[in-house]
Amino acid sequence: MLKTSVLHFAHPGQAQIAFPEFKLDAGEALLVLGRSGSGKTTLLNLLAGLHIPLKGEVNLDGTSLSALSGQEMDLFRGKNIGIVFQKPHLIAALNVRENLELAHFFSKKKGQDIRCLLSELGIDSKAESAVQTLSEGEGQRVSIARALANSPKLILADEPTSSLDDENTEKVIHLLKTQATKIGAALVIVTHDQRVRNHISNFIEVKAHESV
Ligand SMILES: Nc1ncnc2c1ncn2[C@@H]1O[C@H](COP(=O)(O)OP(=O)(O)OP(=O)(O)O)[C@@H](O)[C@H]1O
Repeated sequence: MLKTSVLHFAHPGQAQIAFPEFKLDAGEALLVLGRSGSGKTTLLNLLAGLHIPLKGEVNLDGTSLSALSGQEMDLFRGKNIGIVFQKPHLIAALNVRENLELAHFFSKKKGQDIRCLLSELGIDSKAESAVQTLSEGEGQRVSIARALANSPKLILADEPTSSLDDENTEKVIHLLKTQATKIGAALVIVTHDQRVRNHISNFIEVKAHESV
């Protein structure tokens, strides 16, 4: 489903970072570990097609991201990649259901049934709630629902549990894993969180010193 060769990238004025190659099947999960500043978020941005590698290639379900134009990449991302951020970036003017409907609208594809998805994530009672009224754990589950709304082939999560208590961390990891299996997506999670490491054994480590 997801395959990368060794990827190289450099931020302006910074040394090049080299990322190890890896391969993930549908439903498989991978942790990206590494010190602060080693390049974990940079790798997620490369996998999301938000950065273009200097060398190397990201291939998602047979499509090489570097072969797509900027506009094609935006469309491809909307259809095939779901991103969960550290803090839920929800639109405050819209309620929970409307935030998820917007994800469908942008992907231009018929996605998962929103009511069913909210129910699976245990937040169906919050469908009409204003997003500001959600607890942190609920907000993170809504942001996962939004990332999954289009049944993406790749789910990317950047420190999704860093602000959650143990109970919500368990729930969020369980949800990400079961949903990835259900929709046949590859799942990549950047984390420092030992609690997440206890649930997913497959990992790669990003090292700033691999700079070339
Ligand atoms: N837009 C940018 N311009 C210049 N340098 C950047 C930019 N974004 C990131 N960097 C640098 O690139 C390196 C990798 O950053 P990145 O955010 O990928 O690290 P990280 O491993 O995700 O860190 P953290 O765990 O602290 O979130 C860091 O040295 C950072 O300062």
